[in-house]
Amino acid sequence: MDKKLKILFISSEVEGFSKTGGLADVAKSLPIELRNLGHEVKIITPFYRAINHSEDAQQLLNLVLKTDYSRPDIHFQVHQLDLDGIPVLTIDNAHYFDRDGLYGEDNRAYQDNGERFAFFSWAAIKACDAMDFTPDIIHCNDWHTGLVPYLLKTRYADNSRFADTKTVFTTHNACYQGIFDKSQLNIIPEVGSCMDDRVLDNYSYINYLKVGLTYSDKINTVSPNYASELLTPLGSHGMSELFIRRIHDFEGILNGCDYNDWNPETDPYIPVNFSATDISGKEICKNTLQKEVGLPSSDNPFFGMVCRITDQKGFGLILPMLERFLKHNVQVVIVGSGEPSITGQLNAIAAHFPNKFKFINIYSDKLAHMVEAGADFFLMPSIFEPCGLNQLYSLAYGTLPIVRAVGGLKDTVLDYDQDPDSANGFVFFDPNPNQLLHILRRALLLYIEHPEEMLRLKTKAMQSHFYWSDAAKHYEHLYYSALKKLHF
Ligand SMILES: Nc1ncnc2c1ncn2[C@@H]1O[C@H](COP(=O)(O)OP(=O)(O)O[C@H]2O[C@H](CO)[C@@H](O)[C@H](O)[C@H]2O)[C@@H](O)[C@H]1O
Repeated sequence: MDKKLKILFISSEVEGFSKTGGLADVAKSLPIELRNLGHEVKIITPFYRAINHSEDAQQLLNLVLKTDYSRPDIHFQVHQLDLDGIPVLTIDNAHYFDRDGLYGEDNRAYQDNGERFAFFSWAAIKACDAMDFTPDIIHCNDWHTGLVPYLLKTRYADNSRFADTKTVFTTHNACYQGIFDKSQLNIIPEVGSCMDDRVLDNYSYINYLKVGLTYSDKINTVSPNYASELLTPLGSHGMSELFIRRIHDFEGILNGCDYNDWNPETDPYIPVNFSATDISGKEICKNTLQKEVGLPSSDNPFFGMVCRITDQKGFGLILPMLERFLKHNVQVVIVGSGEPSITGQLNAIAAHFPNKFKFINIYSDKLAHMVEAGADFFLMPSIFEPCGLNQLYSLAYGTLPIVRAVGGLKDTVLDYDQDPDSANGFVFFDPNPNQLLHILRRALLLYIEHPEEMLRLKTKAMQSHFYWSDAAKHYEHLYYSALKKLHF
């Protein structure tokens, strides 16, 4: 039997403590399942001003990073919080993290994000060392942690604690690369000076995602189909050469659904619980959702959407066809916050269709759960989607996902017309508003003309399962293969 591992899981957000999107969900559920496999896991994340449960934090360490003679030392504290028995170590430095947002405010990124996450990456390694924790694996996530593998192979190369430590880097979204002027690395002077053209953009900008992908022992992304897209010029956000270069160390591992948090039988956010064997409570959830968002009570089909409001999520397809779709007897609700150019247009359309369409510009866990439970259909017409979690949550609640065949959406949703018996939703291909309108009308027609078939499909959707325990076994395998790698 392979040995049990010590794993340090580094993420810029963790569900239950801080969250802007799906990365947080993964950083909670995956460590728990890895621990359930018998591994010793610790999580490291920033201590933001908005971190939940901060009052429970116990201070563990008071540490100092020494930069160079021209700059003052950086002092920081490490606090410990608890996630289901897993230590969550938080890096606390008021200058970098005691701010209103995680990455920015008013939809504008903080100008010093490069410096903030350079500090975080360095502090995470320093904290690990100071705690006397010798990890077999350091698992990094997204650009925020991209410098960790590099620091281990340079500044910490001679530190015996990390001599046998291997790094795994997961790309949750290759569109966000963390590209910064080299000056943002001045706090770690020797790092900035020895970066080469594998990780530089236009000679002077450091690309943190490229750093992580270049210097980690193994790399992966969050679905097999997105992994294959990342190997192509069209689907790789300009990074295909790098992924191709590392093809033997690269794979796609599908995310899971956390059925403790997303379970219609136990969900505390919804008015009535229901299950695949008795779905009747879903109707009450729909009525309550209509009241909550200010739509009239109605049996018309209800289409829901919850997401960060960005181009990625398909608003370039939705906005040109939404008014045409709203001419039908339907109700639509979109919950999310993000880009003002999109939210402004959604507000304008909502003003014209007060009884049919609501745009709720908010981040709300409760509303996200209510939409998953109360809607008949869930919209995810993404332009790209590394994995997607809301389609998995929708399936669990018998809310049929309507998705574009990209990334992980293609791996998890099967189209009704393609194969009615095994289908669990609706899938379209071309990134074209008319294709989206067409598939929405197909869904609408099924709802109106074949209610018994709708019911069968909803029940079928609730039987599709994507377990984090399965994903954790794949990660375990990736960790063991990283440990077998020789130094490079
Ligand atoms: N307004 C709001 N109110 C409440 N909750 C909201 C919300 N807006 C978003 N959420 C929540 O944030 C999460 C979004 O997760 P996704 O995986 O669908 O997308 P995201 O693009 O953030 O994640 C990226 O990382 C994940 C994790 O790997 C990949 O699945 C995904 O494809 C990739 O783009 C869900 O839990 C959702 O309910």
